[in-house]
Amino acid sequence: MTVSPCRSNFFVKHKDLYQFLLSVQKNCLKNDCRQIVSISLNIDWVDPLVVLEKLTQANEINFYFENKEKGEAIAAIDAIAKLQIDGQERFTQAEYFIKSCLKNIINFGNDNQPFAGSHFFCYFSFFDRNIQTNYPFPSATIFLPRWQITVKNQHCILVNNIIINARVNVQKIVQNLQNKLKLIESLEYYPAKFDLAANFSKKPVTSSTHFKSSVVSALEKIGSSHLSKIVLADALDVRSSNRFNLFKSLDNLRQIHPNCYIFSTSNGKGQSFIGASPERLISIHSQQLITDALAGSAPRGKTPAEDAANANRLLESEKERHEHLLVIDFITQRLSQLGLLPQVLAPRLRQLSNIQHLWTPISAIVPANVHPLKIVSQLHPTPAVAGAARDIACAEIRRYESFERGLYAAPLGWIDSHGNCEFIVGIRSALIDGDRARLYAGAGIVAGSDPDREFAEVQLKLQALLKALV
Ligand SMILES: C=C(O[C@H]1C=CC=C(C(=O)O)[C@@H]1O)C(=O)O
Repeated sequence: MTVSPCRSNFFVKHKDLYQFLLSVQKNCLKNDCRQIVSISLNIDWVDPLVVLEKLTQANEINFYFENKEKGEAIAAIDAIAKLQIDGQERFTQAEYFIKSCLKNIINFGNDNQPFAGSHFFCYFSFFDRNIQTNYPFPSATIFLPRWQITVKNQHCILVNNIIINARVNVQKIVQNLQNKLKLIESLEYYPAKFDLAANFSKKPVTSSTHFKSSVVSALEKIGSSHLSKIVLADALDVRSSNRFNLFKSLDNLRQIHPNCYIFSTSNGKGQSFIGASPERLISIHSQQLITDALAGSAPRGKTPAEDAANANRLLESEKERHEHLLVIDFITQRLSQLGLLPQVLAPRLRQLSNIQHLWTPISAIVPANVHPLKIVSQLHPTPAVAGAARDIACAEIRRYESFERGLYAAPLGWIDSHGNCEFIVGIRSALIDGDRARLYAGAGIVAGSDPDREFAEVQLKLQALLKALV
């Protein structure tokens, strides 16, 4: 058992912060307004997942995001400002909400470092309205967290966002931050305890026959209409004799899928959405955008020779390349419509623990007047998760799939105050509710697809997720 010391510079800044908050409050009194203060502090290394586990309350909304390859992990806990909406205008309204919050934020502390200052956490559902009336997440959620803990290359930063108005007790706010720091400092890091083995039962939401006959029917449409690709998803219901342990599942996911984005978000009402996705929708750093065209799949081989043979077959398959090209074409078209000049980088393979994909990164410079959410709304859903032509594919998805996609295959990520952001596509994901979980994965269907193989591909993706949950 090791205890991580937390030598933050807080105690040095304590008086400065107190004076600063008092001056903000004075201003609020004078102008009859309220102000958000974003306090950033360097602290010693902690594991944001452990902080999330120990600090989050069941009735608080939270968000977790980790990319082991990039040495990044973020936990966002509780909200001081939140927008939850449905409908077609969700991206525009989200952009407006972030912009109006930002007008009201002032920073205190090391706000020039990566992941200092205010960050907004956002997640959307696949469709702009969920048909299932009791689906536990709205079609857009954007929030500014009360607490944000980030690790970037072993460097750790704590952000505390607070609201100052004429009535708040500034002394109490400073004390609360001090207590939180002490708590984080005292967290114990130990290997996950061995839980008593739970029993699980699985029940496919769609029967294999139904899934395959949907593929056959979609192939007929592809041959005769304006549809050239559709991504059909399958869902698997799992019931456990114990409640699912979100933190254990996230820990498993990051061990099993070190080169994926691990994510989770909880709605503060008992439900969480979690997964391990290989697909980045967009990342923007200092106006440099990167997006992934990711489509076309093959299993990993059991031996290096088998693996290489599978990879070669994937790279040379006309059908897989066509499926992949539709995504590249769509992304480049959409970015061009926004006035960007997309550069298609060299195609490559994205090799995960159980599956490999055709992968083409696409880059562009983002003009300062184009908000990240404009790009997200322009790109989502790409043909990697919907199909082509997109609107026809989306209407057909509603017809073929018997379950609500909800947050599956939709954008989730963060945006900072400088327009930097990272959004991924929430594929290979699960909705967890106590002792129940619904797992989701899909596959792209194009001319030449084989129903048995597409079904096997989806099961392969579901199994990788299941392994982490049970
Ligand atoms: C829609 C999913 O995967 C997409 C991403 C990569 C490869 C895909 C494919 O080869 O079918 C899918 O387009 C999913 O895993 O749920």
